[in-house]
Amino acid sequence: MSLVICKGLSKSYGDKQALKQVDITLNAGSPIALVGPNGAGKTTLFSLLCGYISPTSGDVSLFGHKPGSAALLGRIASLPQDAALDPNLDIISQLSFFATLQGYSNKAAKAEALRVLGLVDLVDSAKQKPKALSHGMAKRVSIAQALIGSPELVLLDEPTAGLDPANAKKIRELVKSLSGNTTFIISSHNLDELEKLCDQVLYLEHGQLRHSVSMNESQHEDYLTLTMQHCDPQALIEAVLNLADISSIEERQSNQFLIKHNSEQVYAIEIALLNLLKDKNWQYKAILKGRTLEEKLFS
Ligand SMILES: Nc1ncnc2c1ncn2[C@@H]1O[C@H](COP(=O)(O)OP(=O)(O)OP(=O)(O)O)[C@@H](O)[C@H]1O
Repeated sequence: MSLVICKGLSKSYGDKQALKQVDITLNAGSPIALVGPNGAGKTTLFSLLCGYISPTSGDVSLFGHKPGSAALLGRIASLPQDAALDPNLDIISQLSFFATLQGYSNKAAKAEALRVLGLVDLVDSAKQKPKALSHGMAKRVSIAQALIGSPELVLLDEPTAGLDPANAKKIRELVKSLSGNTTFIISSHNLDELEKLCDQVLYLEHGQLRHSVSMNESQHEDYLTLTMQHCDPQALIEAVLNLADISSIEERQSNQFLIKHNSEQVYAIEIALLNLLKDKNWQYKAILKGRTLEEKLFS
């Protein structure tokens, strides 16, 4: 059964149409990214999936049930963008309270609270109040809250926004490690991060679903993305065009080149490219099969 099905999903706030006729079918598995510019409708889509708001028209179902229905209790959870912790309660009390709302006994709720704090590496902060936590720690506590009861679907709205690289990495690693049993839908503006984490990317713009991109497709594309340490772009372009089976090469950003080829044997192209770089003593930073997520979404 599909995890999420949206059919003709639209949402208006007064005369502002935030989502327009969105059709999405998502299956359980690797993390799914939701991207789009500010105001594209990402939070509105999350709020509809969680049942916080109702659609103006169209249908949405999760595991075959309407959002907010009792059958979904404990199966889905979300970290809203502006999630706030209660300043008056210590962390373990807050998380235990949320576990009791899911039906845990007091004792089991405390054990579950400690388990999820362990997942975000914050057991030592269990007795602290939110004001003693850094922004990154507070975000990790909110993520822990979303993981209570091991839900099958977790929606994370900008989970790493404003976090330092070390905290952001911890969150990425956690998402990766839990992805076998839980499907995450992650909204973020950080394309590099999503590229590392997600297999499928949904791109919303002006309330419409513009693209649904599978990251795995890259292996079947006729592209290589070459990033150089530094180089003479014109010399590189001329030399690459002289290799066999190259259709085009363009510098898309400083030191980053998109190479299109027409060979069935991508390894042959990669080897020819590496030999060229070795012969010329040109230092490269990375060769990526296919195109970057940014290229897929915006070119
Ligand atoms: N409660 C509301 N009342 C009126 N308009 C709203 C409301 N919530 C959102 N909007 C509008 O709907 C559109 C979509 O907003 P939404 O918050 O879903 O976008 P977003 O993609 O999450 O943006 P961001 O990346 O800035 O978080 C925006 O134009 C926003 O101003």
